[in-house]
Amino acid sequence: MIMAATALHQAIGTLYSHGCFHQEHGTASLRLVSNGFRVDIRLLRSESYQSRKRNLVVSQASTSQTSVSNPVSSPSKNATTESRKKSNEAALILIRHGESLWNEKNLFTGCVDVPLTQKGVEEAIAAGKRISYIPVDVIYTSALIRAQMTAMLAMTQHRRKKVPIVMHDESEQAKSWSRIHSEETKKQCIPVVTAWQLNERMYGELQGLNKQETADRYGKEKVHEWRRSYDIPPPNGESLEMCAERAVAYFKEHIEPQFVAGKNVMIAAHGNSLRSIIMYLDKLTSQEVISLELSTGIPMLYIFKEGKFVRRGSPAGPSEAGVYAYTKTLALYRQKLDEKYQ
Ligand SMILES: O=C(O)[C@H](O)COP(=O)(O)O
Repeated sequence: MIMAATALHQAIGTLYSHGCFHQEHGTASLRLVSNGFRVDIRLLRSESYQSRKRNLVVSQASTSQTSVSNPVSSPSKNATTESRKKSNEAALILIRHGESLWNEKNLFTGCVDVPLTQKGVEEAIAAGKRISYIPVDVIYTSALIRAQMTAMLAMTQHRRKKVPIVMHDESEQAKSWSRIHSEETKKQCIPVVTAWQLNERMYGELQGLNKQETADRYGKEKVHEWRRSYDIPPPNGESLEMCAERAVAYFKEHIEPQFVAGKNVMIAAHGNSLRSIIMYLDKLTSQEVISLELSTGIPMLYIFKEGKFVRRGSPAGPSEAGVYAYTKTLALYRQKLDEKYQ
């Protein structure tokens, strides 16, 4: 217990001394391993020390070493299969899209398909820089352009320089007309899968309305309830619970098997579809998810290891290097990229 308390104090001290708070929402999260204990922290700037303690989980750290398949070298098909079999670690990057033109105007957007602002473009590029040393084998985006722009712009910054290619499986013809006829070229591509299930929650009759004017008209509390309660939907729209039903089902059915196969995944999606996925990954309760806020263009990193998702960081600092807690495998990946692309 004394060791756990020491780890706890170190962790809180590190959070404050590194200023690890999301500027916009005053939230922070961190996982530290100290003295054989793993400490998870998620807190709001306004939380008291007592409530901070409640958000802490201290558990025995695993000492096992892991490895992911190495996407830098081009191993033979058998070698790839072999290394994936051995692999028990894979990366998951989550990014909420950069600022959209309706974020800028403070309008409820939901499933309306609005592009990024110039600031959103810059946020996506900055996000790409922060994840430029983290392996990506497959990308999932929503069906909405703001998430797709974010994924593509972020990938322009990746050190590995693979080409993200949007998959067109909507019909046999679309599939066949977008076929790549070179195995060599295929190896230099990253498939981008678009799925409506990852779309923003459908905001019903609030879509296109100004958030401030809606609060003035219906009251701040009512609008907050529509925006942040777990199971109360906005008029003719989806509650977070309804959004989670489709987003998490898609994640479990289509994305989770990728980790089991040792693939590293990036998901570019939306405030509420990602909140529901994080609720699932971090096992948040419907009460806890209410205070989870995601800033635009801030990538979060998880590691899938031994069937579990472990949060490794969410950058609030100026660069990825000081923010993500690299595993040995990720550090090795980074070193190989540096050697190869110096
Ligand atoms: O759809 C929207 O308006 C935003 O992307 C998310 O809005 P919220 O923060 O009000 O849920």
